[in-house]
Amino acid sequence: MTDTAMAATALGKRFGRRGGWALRDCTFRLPAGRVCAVVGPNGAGKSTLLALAAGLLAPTEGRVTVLGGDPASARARVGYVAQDKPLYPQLSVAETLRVGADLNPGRWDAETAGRIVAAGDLDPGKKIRSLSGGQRTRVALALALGKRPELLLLDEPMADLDPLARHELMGTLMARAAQYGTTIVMSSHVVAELEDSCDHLLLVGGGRVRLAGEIDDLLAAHTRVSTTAGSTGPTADGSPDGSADSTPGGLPELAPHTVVESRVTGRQLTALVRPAGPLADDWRTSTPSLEELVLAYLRNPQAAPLTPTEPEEAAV
Ligand SMILES: Nc1ncnc2c1ncn2[C@@H]1O[C@H](COP(=O)(O)OP(=O)(O)OP(=O)(O)O)[C@@H](O)[C@H]1O
Repeated sequence: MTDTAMAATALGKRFGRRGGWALRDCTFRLPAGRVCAVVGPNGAGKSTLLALAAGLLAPTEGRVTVLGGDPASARARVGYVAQDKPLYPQLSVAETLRVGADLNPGRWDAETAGRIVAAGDLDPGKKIRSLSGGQRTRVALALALGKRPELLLLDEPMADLDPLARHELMGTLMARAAQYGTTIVMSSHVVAELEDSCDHLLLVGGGRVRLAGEIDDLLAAHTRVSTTAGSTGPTADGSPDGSADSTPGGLPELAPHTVVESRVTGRQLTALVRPAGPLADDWRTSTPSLEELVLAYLRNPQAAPLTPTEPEEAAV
C-alpha cells in the first residue's frame, strides 16, 4: 500500500521520431484517495498522460508510476476508460459484463457493474454495436468499476452522457471514492462540473503540466484583484477604447506579484495574481472560483506554471 496513487518525473512522450512532443517534462504527484481533474485545451496531452498511466503507451523519457510501481505491474488494480470507450461490438451487454468477470477473477463486483447497467435501462441482450454513445459509456464505466480498481483513469467519461446520467454516474463515482478510497483521475472540458467533485487538479497545456496540486491550495495561492490604475490612462495600452488584456508581468502596478492575467479598462485594472507578499491596502480582492482560475490559465498560455519540481515536494 502506498500513499501515492500516481507520480511522474520529467515524463515525456513523443509520437514517432520526428513527431512533436505530446507531453514533456511533466512532474507531479497525486496522493491516494483523491479525485483529480485533468483539464487543458484540445491536444494538450491529457489522453496521452492517461494512456501512459494505464500502461498503454511507453514514455519516451522520464517515468510514471502508479500505485507504487510501473503501470504494467499495476494493471489489475487500475480501471481505465479511454476516450473512445473501446468495447467488443459483437458482444451483448450481458456478455460484456461476463467477460469483465472472467478477466478479473477474485475481484469482480458483479453487483456494482449490474447496477450501473440497470440504471441506464439497458437491455442485457442488446449488442454493444447497437448502443448509443452514452449507453456505451455506461457499459464501459460498469466494466471499469466492476473491477474494484484502486485507481480509476477516466478520459472524458461524461462527454456523451445526458445531464441526468452525468449526475447519476458522477454520484456513483464519488460514492466509490468516499467508500473505498478509490483514486479517480478524470479528464474533462466541463470545468464548472468539477469544482464540487474534485479535490486535486492537473492543468495540462502544450504538453506541460501548468498547475498541479490540491484545488484548495491552488485557489488559496491566487487572488483576483481590482484597483484604479494611477499611471494607466484610458489609452495607455494603445487601444482605441482603453480596454485591453495585458501580457502577464506587463503592468508595474502588479509587481512583484506573479500575474496570470490582467485587464485594463479605462483606469480600472483587474487581474488574477499569485501574490508574492502583502497586497496593497486599496486593492479590492477576492478568491477566484476554480473555473475562473482554469480559464485564466487557458487564456494565458505564457503565464508562469505552478507545479512541484519534484514529485516528493508536492507531498508536503
Ligand atoms: N497516436 C498518435 N500519433 C501521433 N500524434 C498523436 C497521437 N496521439 C496524440 N497525438 C498528438 O499528441 C498531442 C496530444 O494529444 P492528446 O490526445 O493527448 O490531447 P488531449 O489533451 O487529450 O486532447 P483532446 O482534449 O482534444 O482530447 C496532440 O498534438 C496529438 O496530435
